[in-house]
Amino acid sequence: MKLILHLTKRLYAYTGSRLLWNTAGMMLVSCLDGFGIMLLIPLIGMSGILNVSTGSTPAASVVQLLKWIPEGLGLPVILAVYVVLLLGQAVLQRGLAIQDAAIHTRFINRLRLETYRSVLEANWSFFVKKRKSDLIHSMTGELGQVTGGVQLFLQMLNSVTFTAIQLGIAFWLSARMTAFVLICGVVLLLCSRTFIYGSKAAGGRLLEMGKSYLAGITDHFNGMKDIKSNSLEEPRYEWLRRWSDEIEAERMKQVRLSTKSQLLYRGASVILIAIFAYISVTWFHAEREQLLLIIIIFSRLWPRFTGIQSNLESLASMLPAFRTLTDLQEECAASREFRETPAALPDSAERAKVQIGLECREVTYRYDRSQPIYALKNVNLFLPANRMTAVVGKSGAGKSTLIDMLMGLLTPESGQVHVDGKPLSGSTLLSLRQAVSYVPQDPFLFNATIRDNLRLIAPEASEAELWEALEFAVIAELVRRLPQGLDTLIGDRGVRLSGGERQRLVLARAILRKPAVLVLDEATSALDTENEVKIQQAIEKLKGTTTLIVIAHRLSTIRNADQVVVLEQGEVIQAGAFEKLAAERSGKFAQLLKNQGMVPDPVIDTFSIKN
Ligand SMILES: Nc1ncnc2c1ncn2[C@@H]1O[C@H](COP(=O)(O)OP(=O)(O)OP(=O)(O)O)[C@@H](O)[C@H]1O
Repeated sequence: MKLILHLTKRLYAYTGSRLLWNTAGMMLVSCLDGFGIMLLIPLIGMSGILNVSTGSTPAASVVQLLKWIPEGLGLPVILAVYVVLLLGQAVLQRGLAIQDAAIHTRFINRLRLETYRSVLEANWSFFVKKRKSDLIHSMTGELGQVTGGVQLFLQMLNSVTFTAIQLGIAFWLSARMTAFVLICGVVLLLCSRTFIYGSKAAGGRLLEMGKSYLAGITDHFNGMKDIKSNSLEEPRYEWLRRWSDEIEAERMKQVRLSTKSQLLYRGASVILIAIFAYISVTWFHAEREQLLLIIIIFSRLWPRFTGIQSNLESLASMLPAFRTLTDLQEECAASREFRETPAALPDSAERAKVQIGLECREVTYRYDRSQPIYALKNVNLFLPANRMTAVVGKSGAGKSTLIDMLMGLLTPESGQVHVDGKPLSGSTLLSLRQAVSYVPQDPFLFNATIRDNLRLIAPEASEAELWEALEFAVIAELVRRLPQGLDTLIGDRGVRLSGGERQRLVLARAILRKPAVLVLDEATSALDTENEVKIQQAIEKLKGTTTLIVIAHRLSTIRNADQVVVLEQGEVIQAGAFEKLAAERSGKFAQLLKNQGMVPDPVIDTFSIKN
């Protein structure tokens, strides 16, 4: 019930007076419908089926109105009024259907945009913890369910309004008979609570199954190469078969529940109508014409009653999706990145210049604070501005975590990151983000043209600047050779390009921004030696104007770094110039060099690189 109230509040907040106007319109439609039914009284009277002109019943008073109509014109006048009423009702209903669609679409769009904005504004730690497929499911499956739910809700609102007005008319005709029927209706509705709770629980289970399906199938398609090359087709197929069996069982359970409730509801309705007719005649000594009208009204209302009841069940099964979406919004709000500047995304901030450097002071971080496993531990480090710092270490040593920390994507558990002596938070963080370009190992490209992908980061970039960036990343020649050049579509996530080509394109995109800080996370790992050397030479030229932070496994690529930082199990175990660290023979760096075939030079008693 709380959730339905919450849904109503949101609906009102998003669509405002439209919702009220719609309800008022529905009241009018119901009144017109009621008047249409009332007109049946004089019609029945005229046909002579019943004598309705005597007594002091409400029905008889309607017949009295006929006396005002000139002799002989009664039937045409009544029929004309009837036609006008029903036509008016049809026109109004069309308008209401359009309004309903407008309310519904506006609500879903607002909910979609609000959810997306709150997700965009969440910090990186939120994404580290969340399953990507769950977020996709929220933005697709759950939103879809809420869409259906809101449609049902509006239908139900209309049914409730219609029912209330018709009940009012029935009350006017006979309060006692209507009260009796109403009590029966309420008793039925209370009995159906078990079914409503059952539907809600079933909705929750189906939602979880939908999430697991999306997560599984996304994994399968992402890992199709592994599946094919390792002959894993059968186990994967088996997973989907098991999932299909489970969903079938769950779905059948849900259908059995809802059809059982409908069966019981309909059965009870029929019995109640029979009892009602019997009691009306024998106990209440109902006037025949009133009984006839009330039976007409209720025979039309019962389908609405059952409709409301089944709508409630369907709405209950959609509520878990609405709850998940509102929970997601709350979770995102709790993990909001820029609290000081509500609704401000980084692109509104001024760019940081980074003139002194970046610094970690006693930085410690754990991904899971309930475990004593440190991704970074007491890291003290200074990265001078406009110099190249290389971060090395074994896999899992904490290199990517350190970079995420320096870019302000992660917040230290203790300690602080500073930019030019200022703590990295609030406006400093916003302006640093503007100044950083990040090139990951597995770069992200949109399914768009090369030009669109480049302009994503620098929408104002001129044609000449685009080509300059492509030249820098040693990919201009390849783009020139493509029949459509910059307008070539590069496919989903850039799959029409090789790994190395994608890396170079993303590097060009990063350069286009003219960043103050360029972060390269294994950014040239997929390149051949020739292209890697060319890119190294280009990056070399950025020294003096750009702060470069490079993660590299291939140590030959960081020979020209001004500073090398060696990480092990989250701790900085060595830091200094390449040659100096190479000369510390018992040090970790020397060992890493040795592992890569970079051997000591006995003549000058230091390490030299043979390859
Ligand atoms: N999202 C995460 N959740 C939990 N633990 C994580 C997460 N990401 C990294 N870790 C853990 O933190 C530690 C440091 O990981 P990090 O990715 O920084 O290492 P790395 O040196 O960059 O490794 P690689 O060279 O393999 O990329 C590892 O022990 C890793 O298991």
